[in-house]
Amino acid sequence: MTLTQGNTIDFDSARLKLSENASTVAVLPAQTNLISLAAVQDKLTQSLQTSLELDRILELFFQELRAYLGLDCLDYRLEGRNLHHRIGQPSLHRCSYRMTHEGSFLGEIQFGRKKRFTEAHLKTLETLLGNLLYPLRNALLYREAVYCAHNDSLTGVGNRLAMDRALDREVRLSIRNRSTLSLLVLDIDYFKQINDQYGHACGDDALKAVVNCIRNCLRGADDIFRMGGEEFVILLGDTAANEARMVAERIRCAIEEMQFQTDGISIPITASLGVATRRPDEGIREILDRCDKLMYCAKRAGRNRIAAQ
Ligand SMILES: Nc1nc2c(ncn2[C@@H]2O[C@H](COP(=O)(O)OP(=O)(O)OP(=O)(O)O)[C@@H](O)[C@H]2O)c(=O)[nH]1
Repeated sequence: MTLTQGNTIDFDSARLKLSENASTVAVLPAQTNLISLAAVQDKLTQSLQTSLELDRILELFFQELRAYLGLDCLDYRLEGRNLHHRIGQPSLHRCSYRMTHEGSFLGEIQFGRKKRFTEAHLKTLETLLGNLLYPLRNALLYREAVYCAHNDSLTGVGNRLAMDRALDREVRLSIRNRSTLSLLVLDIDYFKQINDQYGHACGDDALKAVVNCIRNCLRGADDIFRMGGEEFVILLGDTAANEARMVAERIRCAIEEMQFQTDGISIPITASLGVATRRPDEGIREILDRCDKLMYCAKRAGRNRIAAQ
């Protein structure tokens, strides 16, 4: 029979709260080696200071606990942030903890091992979880800070900084591997009218809808960035000119056919796109400028179209 015990650790009150159906924690048995537990805690304190990366923190924590408690698996989840890390193989006996700190939920962590957990094991585990608290919280804050630094808060796509970095990387890759690299610059047509007629909030929703629409037209590896306002850049790695034109046309059609509604009113949305494929002598700025100019060509030619070169 699989044993799963669920506990809640409220780090704020520095005590353990066991959920209703969990058994109470036993006092540490006399034979438990307190010195080695303290040594493990010291080691954890030192090693967990060495990184701010969540996966590294969990890996380091697991390595210590595996050696000390014979664990086979650590499974960490944070719903809502779409985080899930599993280290090791799932095991028959499991215990899990929901961790909170200062009112913030820090995720659920589950441990597995072949042998059942004794009360002494659980007590030790819970003591060691105390060492994970601040490194885990810092890793989550760091992750959030990195995300905010690179993503547009409205649409969730990469921002300008992320775009510059990705373009730099892709141009280098394209030179090194002699692969083709294509770029799309997309600008929504007459976007100001949507804002003016239906309000800024509706404009925001339209931007999100357009991003979803673009996403549905792309492969997972392709990147979308918001340059600012209602202008987006789409990076198509390893993509030749004719394929890039096809992708651009697919996106243009999908946006035109998108059923965007506000308060039951259907609002037609179209976009103009520039399509450029990197030439051998072109750096990041050159290809981006050329693609931007092509997008303006599409605007001047009547909008809701693509211009490629
Ligand atoms: N709702 C909303 N509007 C934005 C945002 N960023 C920029 N805008 C608006 O986007 C509009 C852009 O207008 P214009 O540059 O005149 O372009 P346009 O109306 O799309 O016209 P063309 O590009 O020439 O087809 C402006 O009204 C900006 O205020 C945003 O984050 N949310």
